[in-house]
Amino acid sequence: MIEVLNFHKRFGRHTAVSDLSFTVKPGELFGLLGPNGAGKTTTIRAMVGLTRPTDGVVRVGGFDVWKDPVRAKAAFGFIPDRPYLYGKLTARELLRFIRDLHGKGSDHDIERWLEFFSLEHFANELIETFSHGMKQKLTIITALLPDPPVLIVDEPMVGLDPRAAKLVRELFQDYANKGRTVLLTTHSLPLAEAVATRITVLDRGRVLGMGTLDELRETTRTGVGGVEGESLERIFFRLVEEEEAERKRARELETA
Ligand SMILES: Nc1ncnc2c1ncn2[C@@H]1O[C@H](COP(=O)(O)OP(=O)(O)OP(=O)(O)O)[C@@H](O)[C@H]1O
Repeated sequence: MIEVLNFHKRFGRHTAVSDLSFTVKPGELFGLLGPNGAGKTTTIRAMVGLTRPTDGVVRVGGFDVWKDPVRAKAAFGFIPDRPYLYGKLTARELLRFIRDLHGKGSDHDIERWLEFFSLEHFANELIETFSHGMKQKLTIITALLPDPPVLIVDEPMVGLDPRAAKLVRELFQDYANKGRTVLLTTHSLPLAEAVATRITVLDRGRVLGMGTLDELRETTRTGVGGVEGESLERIFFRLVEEEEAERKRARELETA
């Protein structure tokens, strides 16, 4: 379970996220979408204990990430948008280290994951020799090896080849189907449309729309030219373009 309650984040005078609230329950795969600078990574960083909220509460697995960080962090696996790994370890050494740190997972699990991502022949190579995609696969394994109840994922597909991207997409779906909680940000609208059970569209730190795909279709069905049955791409652009038009009108009124 992930709970974000009235989350605000300001950097100096700039508001990155404003009054964001949502809950992701076990079994859900929640997609956090939005244009560049919308506040997605800022929200994720608050969830994983890397950015302190200016206001509001973020709980993961029932634990306040800032008041009870150790228990909160034991409840989730985090896949950041860029892999941060120890280059001087081999893949197998890193995975054994992660296993020992969490006290979860076995040698058998490590070998199974390496094979799943076709990394078994590179397991004794230093990570610094890995390609970006191989590092990304290894990062995904480090998050999944302890089998956490919550998975938090920032832009998972960058650098993955089409086969690996398909594997990862199915992996996240299976994870949620097993009753775990998954939150992911992505710029890939087809990916979000394929896997997310619920979606939030952010722009400039504010929520433009939240709900299932059907609910978003409902809220964006605006009279003539309604979008019934249309793709997430159309819904996304409609929400973002309406917001942009609204801002333009407000600016014109100010200068009138
Ligand atoms: N450490 C920081 N200091 C100052 N401003 C920041 C900082 N981190 C983020 N911001 C600002 O907060 C806003 C939201 O940034 P964020 O990285 O959360 O967006 P995003 O939705 O993840 O974007 P992208 O899709 O480009 O990754 C942006 O205006 C960004 O400039």
